[in-house]
Amino acid sequence: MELFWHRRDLRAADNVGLATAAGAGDDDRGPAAPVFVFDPDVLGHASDVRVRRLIDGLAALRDDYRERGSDLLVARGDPKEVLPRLAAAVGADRVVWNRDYSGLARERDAGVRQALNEAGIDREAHHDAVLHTPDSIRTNAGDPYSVYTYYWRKWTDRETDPPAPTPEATHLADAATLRAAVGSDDGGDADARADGGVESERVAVGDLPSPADLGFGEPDASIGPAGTAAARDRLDAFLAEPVFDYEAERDYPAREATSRLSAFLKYGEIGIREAYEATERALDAATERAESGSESTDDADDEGPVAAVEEFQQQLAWREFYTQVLYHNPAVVTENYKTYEEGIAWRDDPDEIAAWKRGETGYPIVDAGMRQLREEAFMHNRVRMIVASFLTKDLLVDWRHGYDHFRERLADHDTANDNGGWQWAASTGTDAQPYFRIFNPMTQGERYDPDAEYIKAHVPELRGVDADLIHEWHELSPTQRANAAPEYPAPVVDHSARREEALAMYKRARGEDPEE
Ligand SMILES: Cc1cc2nc3c(=O)[nH]c(=O)nc-3n(C[C@H](O)[C@H](O)[C@H](O)COP(=O)(O)OP(=O)(O)OC[C@H]3O[C@@H](n4cnc5c(N)ncnc54)[C@H](O)[C@@H]3O)c2cc1C
Repeated sequence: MELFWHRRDLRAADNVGLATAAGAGDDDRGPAAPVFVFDPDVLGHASDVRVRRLIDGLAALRDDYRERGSDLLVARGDPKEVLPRLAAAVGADRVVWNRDYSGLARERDAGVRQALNEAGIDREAHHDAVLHTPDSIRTNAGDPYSVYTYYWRKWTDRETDPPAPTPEATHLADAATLRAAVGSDDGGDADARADGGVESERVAVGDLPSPADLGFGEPDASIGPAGTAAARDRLDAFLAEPVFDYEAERDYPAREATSRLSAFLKYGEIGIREAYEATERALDAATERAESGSESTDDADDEGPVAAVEEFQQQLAWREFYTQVLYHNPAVVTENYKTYEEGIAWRDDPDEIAAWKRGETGYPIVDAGMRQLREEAFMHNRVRMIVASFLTKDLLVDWRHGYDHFRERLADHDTANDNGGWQWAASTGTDAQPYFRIFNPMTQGERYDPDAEYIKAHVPELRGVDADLIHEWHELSPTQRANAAPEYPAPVVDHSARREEALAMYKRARGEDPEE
């Protein structure tokens, strides 16, 4: 028997560690007993949204196991203490997991390795979360990449592994064995008192705690479906058609032209090899379309669908790029990636931060994004960039405030991607745009939401207002605003003035004279 410890890989399919523990291709291994541990340290960094999303993902995983005659062990406590005892209780001689590349996770895993060593239990960690491991793509000089474009070229040229096989039912510990091992013969919640001595830790077979049991509330946001089946449905639907227009459409938030796979990828409900293989099939289909399109139109350059699928693959590569940035620079969670000689003198006005969080800045596209976040625990990528630029370069607020807010509210919060996105927007990260480039929230709104459909969907006060007026909101007189939408606020700041202040702030941070 082997214990497989699920963390950010809530799936049975295309799971490298699980497939290995269950004995794929090796008759001397398996069966695997799957476990998830609610770790108080990890919960200390969680939020209502993410706890709900996690529990939903675990419920789907548990149901997948039940369909295979197995079940999910659910424990609570410090993994260093829980895992050795649980391994003994189920008679496992090895504990297997997939690597998590963040600094905190690596510290935790080092502790677990030591505890298992001391208990004389074997352990094994696999690469699973990314197609290409953080160490495998380096510059010719052997350094990690800090510029995405070069990283992508190497990333896309590399061979990829096929999806890992889904374990057969016979390679998983059966539910009755699990119940007997942890002293629960009714399949329900149980304080395990098994011989292995999991006494003080609560271990259940398949029974999941509620958010309240873990000290969290139900989120206000409506969170989408969870689990592998839902992830596959979403991926299939996206690759069947929308992906071929992805490049042209992805920046328009009202068009819902992106995959919305981020939370599934964050919780590992779909394997990256499986997802990538599906994009390769879409690439073949796109090539066929391009060829037949150019035959019928005499347009030999009709590569739109191919470029669109590649553009989508590039986003999957961004995810891996930021994973390797975090892996090689764990301090970026709290520190700027890029050094500013003098430090940045952020402004951090509490009232302006509060207006941004509430979606009441008087900049319609910013407010729509912040309200989408509150309602759906999600925000469109283009709008994430706009609201992040607005916070850091219009309100002159430290990106860490924005990161913390996103961390609390996003269902797809991923330390590497969230941090990468914020530091990119704040010009403190990798690939930082030159510090003098600042998003203009009005022109962004006009360009990417010309009919204000997205804005009106999230800002009810503006529903009856003409799109032209919405995009000119900052230029309207108080009377015009009062006539058009009396409930909607005036701009909290003047973008042009703040743009100048931002330029000066960054110049000072670089040790330059703002007057020059
Ligand atoms: C300030 C800021 C914060 C962000 N925080 C997060 C976060 O916490 N979690 C998160 O997954 N993404 C984050 N992103 C990246 C991006 O906005 C989301 O991944 C994307 O909007 C999710 O929607 P989708 O699944 O429809 O994306 P699609 O466009 O369909 O892309 C497919 C997948 O590629 C990955 N991806 C796409 N864009 C990026 C990117 N710029 N960086 C890294 N990976 C990317 C995601 O896994 C995504 O699901 C952030 C971006 C910014 C600017």
